[in-house]
Amino acid sequence: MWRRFAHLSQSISRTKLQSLDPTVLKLINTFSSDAGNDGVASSRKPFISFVLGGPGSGKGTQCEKIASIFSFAHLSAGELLREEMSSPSENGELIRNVIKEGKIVPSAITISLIKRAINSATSDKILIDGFPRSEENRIAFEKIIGVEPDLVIFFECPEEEMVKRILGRNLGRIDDNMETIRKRLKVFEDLNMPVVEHYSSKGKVHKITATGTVDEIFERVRQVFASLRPKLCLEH
Ligand SMILES: Nc1ncnc2c1ncn2[C@@H]1O[C@H](COP(=O)(O)OP(=O)(O)O)[C@@H](O)[C@H]1O
Ligand SMILES: O=c1ccn([C@@H]2O[C@H](COP(=O)(O)OP(=O)(O)O)[C@@H](O)[C@H]2O)c(=O)[nH]1
Ligand SMILES: [Mg+2]
Repeated sequence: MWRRFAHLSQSISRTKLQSLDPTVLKLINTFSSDAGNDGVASSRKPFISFVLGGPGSGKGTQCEKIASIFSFAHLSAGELLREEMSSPSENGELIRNVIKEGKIVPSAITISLIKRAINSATSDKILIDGFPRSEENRIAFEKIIGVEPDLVIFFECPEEEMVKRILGRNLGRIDDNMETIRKRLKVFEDLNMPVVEHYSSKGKVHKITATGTVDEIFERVRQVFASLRPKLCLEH
């Protein structure tokens, strides 16, 4: 698995590792024992951008535009989980219950879906939309996948605007109702914001004001990706 980044996984402290759940630790051991030989071509060095923001902040909408203009693969963690939930998977019922409650699916499940999606992505520029959702998610991803994101986009949006957008989304999602929305907003503040703060302290976060029209917001996003173009062209 991307040997040149393997050292990163070593930098996770033992204390943090001990806080991971046993299933994640098992997954880490499995991957680290066959690093470089787990189905990810070792010559590939993906450019990874996490796209974070509260529920309804516009992550999915903006990711679609970034993907089409800047040739990124768009991997939505929520979509991957919903597909898994609707397939005859052993984890389907668990995922459904967690999503319905607005909680966070165990890292081992989400990361194995993300890993499979990265492996089959047709671009080596990857947007991971809506993940990591917690510090536990983040630490597990960095340990298992062995990389940190190159970039983090954070959509900042007032709660009342997010609620209005979700209630107008009309996709028939089991979590787009007021009771679950309230829970998701709390989980976002309590568990997801610490991830944004972590990457802010590392200078990786581009905060985007997520109010206004889709096009106005995309213009802010476009500037971030356009400024990366030389780096992306050189390396990818
Ligand atoms: N700038 C915007 N103004 C109004 N509605 C928006 C805007 N951006 C997205 N939406 C709508 O709000 C809803 C939530 O957007 P979505 O991209 O699914 O957000 P997220 O993935 O962060 O939950 C969707 O119905 C989308 O069409
Ligand atoms: O890494 C993830 C991403 C999503 N979810 C679950 O899936 C739901 C929907 O996520 P999605 O990103 O699709 O929602 P959005 O923020 O886009 O409305 C979340 O509330 C969580 O319950 C999760 O557990 N882990
Ligand atoms: Mg979304």
